[in-house]
Amino acid sequence: MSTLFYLNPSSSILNHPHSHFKTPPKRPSSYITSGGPPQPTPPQQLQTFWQWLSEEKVVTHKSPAKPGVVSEGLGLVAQRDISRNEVVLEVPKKLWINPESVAASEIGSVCSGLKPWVCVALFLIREKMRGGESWWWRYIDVLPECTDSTIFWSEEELYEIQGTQLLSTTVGCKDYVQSEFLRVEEEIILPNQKLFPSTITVEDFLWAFGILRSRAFSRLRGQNLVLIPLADLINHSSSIKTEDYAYEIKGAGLFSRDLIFSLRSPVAVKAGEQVLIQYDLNKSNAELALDYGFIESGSDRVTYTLNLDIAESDENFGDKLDIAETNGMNTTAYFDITLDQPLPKEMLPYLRLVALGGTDAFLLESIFRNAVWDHLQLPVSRANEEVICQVVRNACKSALAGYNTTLEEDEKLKTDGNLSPRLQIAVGIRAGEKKVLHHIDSIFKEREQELDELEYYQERRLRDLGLVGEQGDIIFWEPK
Ligand SMILES: C[S@@+](CC[C@H](N)C(=O)[O-])C[C@H]1O[C@@H](n2cnc3c(N)ncnc32)[C@H](O)[C@@H]1O
Repeated sequence: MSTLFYLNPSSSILNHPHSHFKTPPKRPSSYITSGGPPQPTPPQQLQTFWQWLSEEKVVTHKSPAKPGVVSEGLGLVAQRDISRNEVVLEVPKKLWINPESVAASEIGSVCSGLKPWVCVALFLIREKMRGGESWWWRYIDVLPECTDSTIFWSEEELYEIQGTQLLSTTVGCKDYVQSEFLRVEEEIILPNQKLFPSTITVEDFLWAFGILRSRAFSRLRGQNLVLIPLADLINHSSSIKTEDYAYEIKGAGLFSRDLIFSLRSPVAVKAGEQVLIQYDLNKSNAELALDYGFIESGSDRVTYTLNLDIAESDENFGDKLDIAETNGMNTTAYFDITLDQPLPKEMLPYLRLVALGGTDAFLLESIFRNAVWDHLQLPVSRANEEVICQVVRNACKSALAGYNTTLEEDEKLKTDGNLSPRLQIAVGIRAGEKKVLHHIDSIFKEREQELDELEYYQERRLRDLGLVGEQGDIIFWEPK
């Protein structure tokens, strides 16, 4: 039965569903660091950065906010009271780092055709290596060496998220960065040693990837990827519930063709307080942990991604695939399930389709093709519904057995407190996933208990034909 479909700890966060977790981390005998937790930036670098921005006429002593050292590393601190929606800073295009500025740079000619993030990463690494010779050094000097994103965790730290989807995604993400690095190394870096005189390693590439993931604004990713110095010092607040109006790209003025990036404060801020925004309301805790290296405590970010497959070995594979595709899905479907929320709308129909077989297989015949998805919205047969419940519950059970700790142990660690930022993320993520798995299991457990009361396809059909009486009894005709 369990070969019909399965649930595994892979996640769709990076559109990299088959990012395999090849070597499960073992508890290392010694502490292997990957650079350790982020270190604070010395105020001197911050001072030099500010001076550079003044020279470039990006800021003045009247600017409403200024970079400062805060509990999240660096941040933007209000210099005076700032009102809601007030512009906090404006950064002209000459200071942006994006594929366009890379194209206009020394390495532009060898970067055409690269993915936006790969070419910006290469640029950033090269400028970092050029040190004081780079026009960008005062910006690069304030960039952190790492964040608390799981891509920077040591083996020992990753051991704390054993069994989680986040671990699988992290490993997949690092595999992806490595494969992009190997390609760019072979095709661009090694053949152009004059442009890239110093050795660039996969760790450098991972650093640049982490910088872009944590600092590029959500709406300015993919093809629009851009790093905006100064604006990228803005930190996230969970209490700001809107992403609206925080930033925009606009013309620099009536007589200018230039563009500027303009950042507004979504809330009123008192002098001396930090200006904060909401990074992305739609990201799960796993995505926040991977991208930025923090999580939130509310339940709306606590998710688990169910990964359902139509097995190629299924004797009805072709028909099922056709039905899935007709309804905007594929052989594999991902369903993000959020704690205490109902199941995603298309999940039960997809599960019923995947499990369809035996005497129910007639629904796969071509005469039903236009109506089958409607039929799958409701229980098809007791056998079909029972399979779904059993397989999902077994999958939840086996996923729960894959963690090193129990939910109770995680909860105790949380209440005892005093966890390092990375351990806090690890415990929060693994506890969250377990809660969602228990939540899914309880939904299907309840369903299992209702199997005798549910109405199935055949009964609905008879009722529609007027062949079921008020009490559910089947009406027979006696031929006259
Ligand atoms: C866009 S940068 C903001 C500037 C950053 N604090 C710095 O020191 O350069 C995003 C990074 O800031 C940190 N950060 C932002 N908001 C945070 C929060 N609410 N809690 C913890 N860390 C936060 C994380 O390290 C994240 O990856």
